[in-house]
Amino acid sequence: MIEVEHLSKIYGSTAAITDVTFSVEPGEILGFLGPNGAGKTTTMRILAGYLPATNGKAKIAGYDVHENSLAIRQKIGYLPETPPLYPEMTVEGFLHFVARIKGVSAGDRRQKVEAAMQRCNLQEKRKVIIRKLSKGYRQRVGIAQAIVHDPPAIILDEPTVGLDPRQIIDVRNLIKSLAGTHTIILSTHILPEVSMTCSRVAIINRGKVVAINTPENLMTQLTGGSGYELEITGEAALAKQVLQNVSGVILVESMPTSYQNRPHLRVISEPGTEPGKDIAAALIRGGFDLYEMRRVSASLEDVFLQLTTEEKNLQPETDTAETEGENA
Ligand SMILES: Nc1ncnc2c1ncn2[C@@H]1O[C@H](COP(=O)(O)OP(=O)(O)OP(=O)(O)O)[C@@H](O)[C@H]1O
Repeated sequence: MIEVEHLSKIYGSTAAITDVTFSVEPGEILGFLGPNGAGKTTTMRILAGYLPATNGKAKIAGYDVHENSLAIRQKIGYLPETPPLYPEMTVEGFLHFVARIKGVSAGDRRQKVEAAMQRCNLQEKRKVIIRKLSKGYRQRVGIAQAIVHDPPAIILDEPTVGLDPRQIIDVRNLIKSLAGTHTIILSTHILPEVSMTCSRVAIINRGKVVAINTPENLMTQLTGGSGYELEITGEAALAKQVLQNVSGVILVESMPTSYQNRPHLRVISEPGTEPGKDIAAALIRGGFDLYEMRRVSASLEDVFLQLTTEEKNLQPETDTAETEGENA
């Protein structure tokens, strides 16, 4: 449904995105996850037909987003970071207006606007002037305007930014309810958002896609799904240096200090390694006291941190070689 091939965008001397390639299957929700400035908005705007790419191609529902930008606007729903709302219109009036400019026929408009309001839980607010709505309701109107013409593909740029926790849950549930019947790309810098809402995740960092997979596979492929939490005494920064040199350790991060104010660290190990004994030995040798050491499962956060701080790429999965000889 969405195919992106070798997309690049250069602003003056800044490469905002470089060689971005991915595809999204019909009915899927793909999370586009990256830190600030990673290139999410640039990619979303190119896909929505609002920004030409410097190189590469993107197609949605078979249409090239650049060559057929008018057709694309009917085939997609787009929610930019700041929803394009007319504050003096009522919710219903605005959605009728958007439906008209998106090419919905006069005969279908009432039904489409009703369906979008129902989906976004806006019926009670239909007569309210948009300016008077809370931020959460305005975001729902933003999503309603993106789906009012019932497009097969929806592009949502940071749809939950600035919402309170209750509103975030509502908007995420709304997005999830659109999966299956719509193909969705959702950009975000919030990790729980992708694990809660998306079937696959593309992690983008400094303009490049550094990993793309299901949240579960990202965790197991990259980290083997395991690590350790440590409570120690001494300088956390020094302990981190010591631990980084232990064979099998790929990431060490600081956690909030324990209630006794002792440094608390999380260590992620390479898949298939068990460096627990070496971690303990290295700490003791380094003069640190080890108060607690627990095995923990890796989280998507670990994957994200690793990919966006060290820029390690995922190796393609290999199902041969490594066990050769073991069964002999
Ligand atoms: N119009 C522009 N002119 C020059 N540089 C730009 C422009 N728009 C974006 N950039 C640069 O391109 C890079 C990617 O920006 P982009 O807005 O796509 O990132 P993002 O992942 O959406 O970030 P955020 O989460 O902060 O919105 C950044 O380095 C940014 O400074």
